[in-house]
Amino acid sequence: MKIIQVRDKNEGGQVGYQLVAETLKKGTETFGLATGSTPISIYDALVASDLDFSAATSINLDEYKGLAADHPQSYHYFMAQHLFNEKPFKESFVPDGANSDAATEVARYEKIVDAHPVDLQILGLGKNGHIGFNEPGTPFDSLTHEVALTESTITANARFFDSATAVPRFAYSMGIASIMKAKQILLVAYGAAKAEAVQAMIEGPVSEMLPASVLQRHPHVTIILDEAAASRLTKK
Ligand SMILES: N[C@@H]1[C@@H](O)[C@H](O)[C@@H](COP(=O)(O)O)O[C@@H]1O
Repeated sequence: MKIIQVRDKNEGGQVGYQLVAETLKKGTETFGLATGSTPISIYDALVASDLDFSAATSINLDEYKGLAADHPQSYHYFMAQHLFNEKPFKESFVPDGANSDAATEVARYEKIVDAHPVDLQILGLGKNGHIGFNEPGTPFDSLTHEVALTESTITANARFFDSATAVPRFAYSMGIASIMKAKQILLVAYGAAKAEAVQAMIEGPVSEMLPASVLQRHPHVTIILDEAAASRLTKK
């Protein structure tokens, strides 16, 4: 794991942007993309750049079940607002939250994941160590699946909704095995609220109870942290 400590989100956005730019120049075809507040500064830097993604493919990690693509809190909508409207890709895939039939949706999406091996996967980190919507306890060999969100994640994400009761209880997420297939992974975390999960991810045992700890087993991971997120690391 290569750890890069940055001053703030802006510097993190620049570092993330550089990595995306380098891999795009090397001929990267498929980017795995994440939502949440953390990757926004990377997307802002991409939007401000002259990079051209019209020959690249994007695959998003997850989507709330029950939210259609035009719902303002859906991850489809988020991606359009923060990246795709300005930087269209050749093709972009996000799980279909409007499909209430989990069996067909997870099978459809896993086929897409399988057909488009990810070159660079961007990840945020949940306070409980989740990646995508893979909550603690998710098997490391999981593929795309339906997730029952934990109270911790519902509470953390309630800030984007009118109230916690408006947060969907279920989501579709790429699995941990799907994420680990990426050739390269960039995980980003900011703020003291992530410090405990960051410490466990990097220094703790590899455990399904802390999904991001699986990244210790991946050969090509870069982690961008600000000072607060790195504050509990014992080896600096
Ligand atoms: N499904 C997303 C994750 O992909 C994201 O990493 C996490 C952290 O979000 P934030 O970056 O806003 O802290 O939130 C959500 O649960």
